[in-house]
Amino acid sequence: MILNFLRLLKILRVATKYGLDEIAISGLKVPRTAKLINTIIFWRDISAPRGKRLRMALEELGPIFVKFGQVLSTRRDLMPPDIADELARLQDRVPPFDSDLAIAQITRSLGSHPEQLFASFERDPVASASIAQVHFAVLKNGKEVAVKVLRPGMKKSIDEDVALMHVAAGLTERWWADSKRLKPREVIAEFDKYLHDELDLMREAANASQLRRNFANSNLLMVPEMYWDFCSSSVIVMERMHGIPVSQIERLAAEGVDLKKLSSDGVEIFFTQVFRDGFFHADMHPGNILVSIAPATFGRYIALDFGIVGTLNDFDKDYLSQNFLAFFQRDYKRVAEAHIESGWAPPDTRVDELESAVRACCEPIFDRPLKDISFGQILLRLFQTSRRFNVEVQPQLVLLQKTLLNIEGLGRQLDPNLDLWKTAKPYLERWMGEQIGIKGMFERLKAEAPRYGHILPQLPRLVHRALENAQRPHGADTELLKLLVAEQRRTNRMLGFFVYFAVALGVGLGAFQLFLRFQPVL
Ligand SMILES: Nc1ncnc2c1ncn2[C@@H]1O[C@H](COP(=O)(O)OP(=O)(O)OP(=O)(O)O)[C@@H](O)[C@H]1O
Repeated sequence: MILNFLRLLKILRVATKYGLDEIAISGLKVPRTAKLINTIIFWRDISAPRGKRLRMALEELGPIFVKFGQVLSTRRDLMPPDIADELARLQDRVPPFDSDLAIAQITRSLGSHPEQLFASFERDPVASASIAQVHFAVLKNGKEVAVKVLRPGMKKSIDEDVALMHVAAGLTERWWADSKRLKPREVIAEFDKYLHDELDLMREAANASQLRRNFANSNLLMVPEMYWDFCSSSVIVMERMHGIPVSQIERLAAEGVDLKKLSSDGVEIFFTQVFRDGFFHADMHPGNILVSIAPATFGRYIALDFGIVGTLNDFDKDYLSQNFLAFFQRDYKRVAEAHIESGWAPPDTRVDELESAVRACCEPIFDRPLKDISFGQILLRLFQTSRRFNVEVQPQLVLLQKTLLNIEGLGRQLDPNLDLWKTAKPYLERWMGEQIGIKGMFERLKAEAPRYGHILPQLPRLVHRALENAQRPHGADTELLKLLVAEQRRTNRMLGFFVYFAVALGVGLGAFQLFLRFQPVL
């Protein structure tokens, strides 16, 4: 309790020091005299831009706040660009934790000392971040592995800091009316969930395993295998991957990797994850991507770090493909209609108003060559516009938009002439075709077939019961039900007629045959 209080005091002290109290996200300008008074009374200099001050404050408050800033920087639909840009510069500058602590964590989680578990274990970590660090090791069967170990004591400090963030968000929302637009409580709740997901390494291992299965037959992407016997929620052991970080473009070129192909492969992998699997790696920063130069897998991407993944359902995929296709045909009316039809925008939204708002924000983007158009930017503008029309942007789509920006950035670094639209269009069209065309109907029927097998035998009984119930007059639907009963009676009569007819025909034919057989006798 006292510790919490002291931490809260520290947060307030840092916030005052960097003048966070006067960060006017709504665009409110603080008068110069007020700044001067602030400087004299609190002995602080708040002349630096607001984004920079916010970034420095978060760095001073420690790794959890740094992480918070990094996550906030991806919410460009909420944050003004100057703040988002500055927060995107936040780096995890945490020293590695003591190797003895890592060894103790492994021993506690896996039940044996690394010396017993592995043939060899590298004490010095290969990488260290705010949540976990990675050590290389070799299994007793000779396989090279990477061991990811959760930073000890993380859960407690996260819980404490996030609890304070919840309090701060509640107070901000109550006392600063304008902050409601930024949804501080919602943002903190999302961050809380995100951190707790990252704290469970088993979840990360499961994500990796799913992605590996999805790309098992692909020669575009490799995902490390998880060694489940050595995995727990605070330690995971996976296949060690070898490759060149994708950011080292000159090295890749010197090795003879085709950068143009690499660039379009990246886009293809992303759209396959989105439209085929509805399951995508959502932490695609260059540090998590390697490129293999081993002869057997030359030029293939290697993905690492599966803490954040996004999942999309058919509804999300429809939303994306419809909007992108309409966008590229500059059919803003269709974009507006799609929002209303799908229930994203409230039903009383005026199509023409939404259409003209979308046109106003997107037309400038199209005023440049296709190869320079950013899909991520389009989505972002769309989210910002639709928010004004009370459209709740779903977190998975925000995650997708952020990943799309990463993929585009990466792709254009590798090939400045990358035409994203050319690579993406077939995916969107295939998806739409599968959803709308005859093939789509057939596919869906096929998917539903096992369920029909279960329902069909029960159908006559269900219909009969429904119709019987319907005969008991209750409610306004009785007219329709009467019609159904009449229809069933008519069908019964027809069936009866056919049965009588068939029997009569059978009896008639039998009699005729008898007559033929006994005719000579007669
Ligand atoms: N399977 C692996 N094979 C080879 N190297 C690995 C493997 N897994 C992780 N690494 C190395 O460890 C680094 C950090 O791994 P990872 O990104 O999973 O950790 P993290 O704690 O989530 O880091 P960050 O938050 O900075 O992304 C990678 O950039 C890579 O250098």
